Amino acid sequence: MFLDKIVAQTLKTLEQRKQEYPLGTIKRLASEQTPPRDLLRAFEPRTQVHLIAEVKRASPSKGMLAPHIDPVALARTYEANGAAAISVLTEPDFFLGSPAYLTAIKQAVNIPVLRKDFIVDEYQVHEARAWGADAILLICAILDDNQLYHLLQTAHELGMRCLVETHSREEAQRAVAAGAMIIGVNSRDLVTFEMNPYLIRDIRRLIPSNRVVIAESGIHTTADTRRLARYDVQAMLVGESLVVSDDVPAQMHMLLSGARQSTQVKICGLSRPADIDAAVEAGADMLGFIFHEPSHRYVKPEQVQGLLAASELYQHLPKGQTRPDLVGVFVNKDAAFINETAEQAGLHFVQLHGTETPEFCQQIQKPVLKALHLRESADLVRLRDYQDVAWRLLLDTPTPEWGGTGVTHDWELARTAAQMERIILAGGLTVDNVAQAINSVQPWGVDVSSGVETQKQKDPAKIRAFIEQVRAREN
Ligand SMILES: O=C(O)c1ccccc1N[C@@H]1O[C@H](COP(=O)(O)O)[C@@H](O)[C@H]1O
Repeated sequence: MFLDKIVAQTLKTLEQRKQEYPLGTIKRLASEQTPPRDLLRAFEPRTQVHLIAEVKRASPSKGMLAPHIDPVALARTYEANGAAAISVLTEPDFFLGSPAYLTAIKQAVNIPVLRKDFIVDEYQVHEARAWGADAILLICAILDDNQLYHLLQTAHELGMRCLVETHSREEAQRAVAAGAMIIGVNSRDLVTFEMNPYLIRDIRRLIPSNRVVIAESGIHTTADTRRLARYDVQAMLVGESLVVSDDVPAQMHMLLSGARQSTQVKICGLSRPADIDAAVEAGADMLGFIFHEPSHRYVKPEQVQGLLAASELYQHLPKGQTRPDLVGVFVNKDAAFINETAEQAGLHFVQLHGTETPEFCQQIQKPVLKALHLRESADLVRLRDYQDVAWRLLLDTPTPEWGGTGVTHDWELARTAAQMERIILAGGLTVDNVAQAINSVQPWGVDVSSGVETQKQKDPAKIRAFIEQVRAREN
């Protein structure tokens, strides 16, 4: 197995270095370094996705990536274009990394520099500090609980932060229990090298909100980074897509703006496989299903998986695309029913569209999208009530039917709300007004149902045109 091989090789070369530079010498060199830069502070504000840009020449999964890069010039480019921190591979045999790169980069930039390597021994922690590292990577998969705890403590005693990398729910729980403040979720399986872009969505909720979450691997496009913004990660660690790029600043700009500036799109009220196909093909971020019986868009919870199974494109995604998240819409239902339905239908988010209280939201096991029906500025205080219990707030036009009416929201009011919270704007959006709505309100996302229908059925051409309108203003 790859990991066993690399750890064995690491231990072999480590023995040679220990002979050459005894621990005492390394500790003295470490003590002569200037104090470490704080990696944790690099991820502020925490509501924004930051970038850890990696200097990597090769990798076991991809082979040679950029063997001839100038590590220092690349690191300077990263810093100049908004990287929050730089990750430097120091592993020589499998990644063509070098301690010399780390030391030179540390001197060339003013942001935190992380040693990325296979650290299994306390000696390597001191060595990282002696080379100038501000932070180190610790990989859960190659450490038992004692080692993880001990290496974290050693790093902290030297003033360094640790990025603790996980690949499963169990590893994420171990990282949390060990006290890791910066937890990475690597979508690449270190045994098979296969990618699981959905791992971050599964693991995110296990990590308390006082910790920082970093998404790692396979981040190439604005759609990738828009997806990470949905899971509230504080940073993405990107190597390959930067080092192979012909235009590194443009690639960085694209990834950062995808995470920070692009608009999330939810297509709601889907009830036929062909409609799901249209939404997936057009690049919707979220698909909504209505569990409110009076609506003509109502679907039974047990129908959802069948609809998805019958959607050709949801099952066989167009190349490079990931599956949209699934949202269930409920109006004043029991918490037990909502939680059961969320499991049965495989939902990722729960939208509460009635008069559910903040306390009620806390009984819901999936992240909650709380719809608010604001009438006037005095109602804006209600946003604060849900701030800590809802994943996002959705503004829909107040009507007796609760939602899905096609009646346009008061954009002036919505604009003020959007300055207070990350909101999703709904209510009467159409192909013709969505660009104007986004310009005027600046919402985090938009949600549409009636506006992409013809005679009360979803219209694939309108779905496509709606999403095109949203994306066109981002380019
Ligand atoms: O769409 C419905 O039938 C519905 C029923 C009950 C609550 C919410 C509903 N839909 C939500 O309404 C907005 C879309 O509004 P519009 O049709 O685009 O004006 C969206 O949040 C849906 O989730």
